[in-house]
Amino acid sequence: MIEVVDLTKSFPISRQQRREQAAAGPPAPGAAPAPGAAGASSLQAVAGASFRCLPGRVFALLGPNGAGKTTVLRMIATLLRPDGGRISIAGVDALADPVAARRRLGFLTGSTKLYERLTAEENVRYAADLHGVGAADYKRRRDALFAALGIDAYAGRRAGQLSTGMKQKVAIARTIIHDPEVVVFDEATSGLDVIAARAIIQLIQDCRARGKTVLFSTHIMSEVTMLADDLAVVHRGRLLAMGGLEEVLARAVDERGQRRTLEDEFVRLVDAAEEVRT
Ligand SMILES: Nc1ncnc2c1ncn2[C@@H]1O[C@H](COP(=O)(O)OP(=O)(O)OP(=O)(O)O)[C@@H](O)[C@H]1O
Repeated sequence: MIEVVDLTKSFPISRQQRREQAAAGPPAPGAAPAPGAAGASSLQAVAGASFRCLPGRVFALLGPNGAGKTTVLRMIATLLRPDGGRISIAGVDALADPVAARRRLGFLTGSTKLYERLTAEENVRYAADLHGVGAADYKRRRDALFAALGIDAYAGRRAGQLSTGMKQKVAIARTIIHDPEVVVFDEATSGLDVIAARAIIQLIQDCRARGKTVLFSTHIMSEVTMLADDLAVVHRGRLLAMGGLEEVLARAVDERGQRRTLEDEFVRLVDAAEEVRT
């Protein structure tokens, strides 16, 4: 289980960000200066996020570019310290004991680099060793993962010689070789072709079937409808809607009583939040 309570994170604004905001113009007359608006010295990337991801379920964090998804996931993965709030990973307080939390967690992000001079297999083996995985467990998990992801064909090739999709699959195997209870994917399928993306989607479904807690971020609606049991819509660091996928869709009804698609509901929520700002 992942439990996040009232998580907040601000970043100091860089000169470049200031220039971009100045170019975007001042806030509407009478409006409170938005976090990160021209004149503000920091940008609130995450503003009081609370949610819970349960074992055997897949939770999607859905939001547009810059919504704060990666920042939330990096805090959960103990790579970034929040300004406030609490994070529990499989019962471990991630802020008080990040090492114990990390043992129970696998985190995959697009920017996770492989060791290019090591082979695919050596990259995965190295991660297993770091996590103290024994030889028998390693062999069993390695065989299952390499077969599921189709890595066997290039297991002996150096990572530097692999395509983006191949690298991503090796990175996934490396992320979950220690069989963590909680798996967090930050836009795991971005930049992949349909076949590579499918293998990853299948793997997420397998994780759920094995009782893992899965959290993933995306801006692809079809991934949410295909995979998610629960979702939260995030925009400018705030959660605009949250609940079971069916529950959120059941609430998404237009003026004529017709059900909206997830995409229409997403756009409506984001537009409504923008109107409140101006
Ligand atoms: N290290 C940092 N320093 C300054 N600002 C940052 C930093 N990391 C993120 N931000 C800002 O915080 C906000 C949220 O960024 P984040 O990467 O979490 O969004 P995201 O939802 O993952 O976006 P995307 O879908 O584009 O990856 C953005 O405005 C971003 O510019």
